Amino acid sequence: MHPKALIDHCAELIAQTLTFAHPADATVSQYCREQRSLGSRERPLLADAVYALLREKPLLEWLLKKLPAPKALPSAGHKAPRPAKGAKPAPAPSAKARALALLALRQQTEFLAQAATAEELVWLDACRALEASPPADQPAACRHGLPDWLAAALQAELGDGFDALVAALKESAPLDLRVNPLKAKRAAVEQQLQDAGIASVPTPYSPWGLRLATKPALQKLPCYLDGSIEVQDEGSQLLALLLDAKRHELVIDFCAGAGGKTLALGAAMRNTGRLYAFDNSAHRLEALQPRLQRSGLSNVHPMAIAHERDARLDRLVGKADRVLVDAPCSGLGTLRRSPDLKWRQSEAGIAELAALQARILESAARLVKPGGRLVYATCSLLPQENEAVAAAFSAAQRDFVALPAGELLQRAGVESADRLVRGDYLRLWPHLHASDGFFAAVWQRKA
Ligand SMILES: C[S@@+](CC[C@H](N)C(=O)[O-])C[C@H]1O[C@@H](n2cnc3c(N)ncnc32)[C@H](O)[C@@H]1O
Repeated sequence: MHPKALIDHCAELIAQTLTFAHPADATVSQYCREQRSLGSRERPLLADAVYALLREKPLLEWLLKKLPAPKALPSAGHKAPRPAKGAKPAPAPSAKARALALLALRQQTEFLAQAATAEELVWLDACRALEASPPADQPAACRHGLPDWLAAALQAELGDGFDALVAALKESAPLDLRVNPLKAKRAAVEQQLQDAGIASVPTPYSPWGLRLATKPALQKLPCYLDGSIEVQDEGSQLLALLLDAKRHELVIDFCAGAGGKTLALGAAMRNTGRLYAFDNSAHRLEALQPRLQRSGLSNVHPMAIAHERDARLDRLVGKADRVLVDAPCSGLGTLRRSPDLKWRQSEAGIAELAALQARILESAARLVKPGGRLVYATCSLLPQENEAVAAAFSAAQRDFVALPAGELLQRAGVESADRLVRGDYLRLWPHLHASDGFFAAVWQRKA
């Protein structure tokens, strides 16, 4: 496709993304499905434009305000892209969306030389110069790329560490794998990957993990097809290690979703006992099925529940050896992968989530038997969804005693576990641990 047509698609896709009606990855996939003239060669550029915009939105909007784009846009001497047969025509993008697309792709000079007009190229040079030497009154958001409410919350949380977090959030997340101990040993999988031309190293903390330097397609590799590996961030692996599910136990993954942690728990139980995978989304649980088949696990029982107080849970009250609550959360610990989340969340939304998290935790706790273990986890960076929920639970539930996550992880074979905790809580940060941001609190029910 000619770059002049492709930049129009970038602009239209950016306009659709900025409505924040759907997650950015879903918007990109949907757009590429609808626009059948877009092939695999065009998609990476479209995704680059969208993700650069989401990461740097305040800076790009500030540049556009300071240096308005040339007026002749968008019909600057080129024709709208012709749709493939049967495909929808690309709508004419707005001038603002086109300017944002050009700015989002400002590093891709070869592409822009063909996609942009002569006036736009001059304007882009001026934008680059302003970006390189910004005035002293440039808003701080241009540097950190966060909405003000979130920047203030993270600054309060991290103090001097805030800048390091901002730098880490601009990097792309590594690709981590969890080796399924039922099927293979980590060193053997590392060698298989090496033989397939894929370099990996053991993850620093999780004894199950391998970290890849690149992002190769894995789906056709024998070790993927036979269930020896799953894609899973090291932080998620550590949550499963914290629950420390054992053979023959009754274990509940209360918010199992597509089952990333369920699979790790089932393997830790050596495919024995009973592992219930609950979720209020039957659709998400369905995605667990093919993964279960590859994993070789037969001890997992997925069950869609209506809500956290579903009456079908009553028969399990006081029965479970271990319960994991991987709670629905803002997901702000995954901003490297999903930068749109920072624009789709709000302070009011966080307060609603915290109330839901408390309700789910309270209900799930009923299922823990005397002497059993309860883990509450999120992939949020914010104390409202983390320490505050855990502290309120501890204060209200005198039957549960908090346990130190660091010691438990060390006992589960995690090296340098003391680096992963703040007080009794697990607290993972992208800038400190190269994983997604995670929180976990652990309790034992009094015997
Ligand atoms: C953080 S995600 C779980 C991710 C999953 N554990 C994994 O490792 O892939 C949170 C899940 O909670 C589910 N959820 C939301 N509200 C719930 C409720 N009231 N009861 C049970 N699950 C709920 C969501 O559908 C979502 O799948």
